Amino acid sequence: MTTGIRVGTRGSALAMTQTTTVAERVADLAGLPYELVRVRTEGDVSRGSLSQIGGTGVFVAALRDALLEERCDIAVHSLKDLPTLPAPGLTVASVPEREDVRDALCARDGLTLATLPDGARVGTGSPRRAAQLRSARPGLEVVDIRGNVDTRLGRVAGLVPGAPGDLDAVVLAAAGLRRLGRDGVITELIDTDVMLPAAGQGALAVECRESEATPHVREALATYDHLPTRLAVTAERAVLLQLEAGCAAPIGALARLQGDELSLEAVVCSLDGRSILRLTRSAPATDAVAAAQLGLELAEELLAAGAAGIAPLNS
Ligand SMILES: NCc1[nH]cc(CCC(=O)O)c1CC(=O)O
Repeated sequence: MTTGIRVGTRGSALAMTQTTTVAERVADLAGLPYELVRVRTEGDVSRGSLSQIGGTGVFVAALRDALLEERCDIAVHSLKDLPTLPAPGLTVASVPEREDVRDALCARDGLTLATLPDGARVGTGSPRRAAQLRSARPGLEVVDIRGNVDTRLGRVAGLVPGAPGDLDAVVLAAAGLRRLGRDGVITELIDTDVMLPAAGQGALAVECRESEATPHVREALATYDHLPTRLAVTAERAVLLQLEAGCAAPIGALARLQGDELSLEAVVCSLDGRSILRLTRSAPATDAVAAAQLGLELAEELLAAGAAGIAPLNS
C-alpha cells in the first residue's frame, strides 16, 4: 500500500490554491503522492462579523483538530490567521518564502488612496486596515465587510460584472489576490509607510504533528522552510505575543532581513486612526530565538510608549 501525504485544507478558493501549491511542492520534495482533505472551519460557516465570532483562530482550529485526529498529515495556514500560541502536539514545520506583504487597494475606475474623493466608501473587516485608512485619509467612510475574496471584490462598483457594487473600494492582502490570479483588480499597492501589514501577512505556515513519523515528509518540510521568512514572521508574531494582542487588534508588524540584520517595524493604532504609535528596532538575528527577542523588545517599547492606552489590545 502506498501512503501518500494527506493535506488538510479549507474549502475557500484562496485556501485551495495555497494548499495545492504547497502540497505539490512538498510531495515533489518527499517523492510521495498527495491527496487533499477538505475541512470545514467555523470561520467559513459563520456569517457573523469576524469580531463577533470572537476568539483567535476560527479558521485554524478545525484544521488543527484534523491533524491531531490523524485525518490529515500536514495542514497549510495563512500565517497571519495562525494564533500566536502553538498547539500542543503540533509544530510549524515549514514557513515557505513569503509573497508580497503589502495591502492592496482595489478601487473603481482606477482610483487610488490619493484620488478617492472625500466621502468615498472603502470596505474592510480589519480594524488594523480601518485605522490606518482613517489616518491616511480622514475623509473616507470605512465600511465593515467580510466574506471571501470574490464576495469582497463584488462589493466594488464595476469591478466584477453583474455584482451590485455598493462601495468605491476594498482593501485586501496583495498576496491573496496574486495567488488567486486576481491581482489585475489592484489599483494601488499601498506603501508600507502608509499601511503596515498584519504580522505574518503574505506568508504561509505548514503544520504537522510533532510525532510525524515519515522521514521523507519531515525532510521535505525542512527543505521547503525559508529562513529569512521564518525569522521575519517570528519577530512580527513575538510583538503580538508580548502585547497579548488578539487577532482583531489594530496592530501591524513587518520585519525585513538585510544581511544578518533584522529590522522590525510595528504600529499600534486607535480605532479612529487619530493616534498612531509606530516604532522600529533592529538587531542581528540569525536564529529564531534572536528574532523573537527583537519582537519582545519592540513590544516592551510600544507598551512603555503607551500602546495599551491607544488601542484595545486584547480584541
Ligand atoms: N484573514 C483572511 C486572510 N488570511 C490571509 C489572507 C491573504 C493572504 C495572506 O496574507 O497570506 C486573507 C485575506 C485578506 O486579508 O485579504
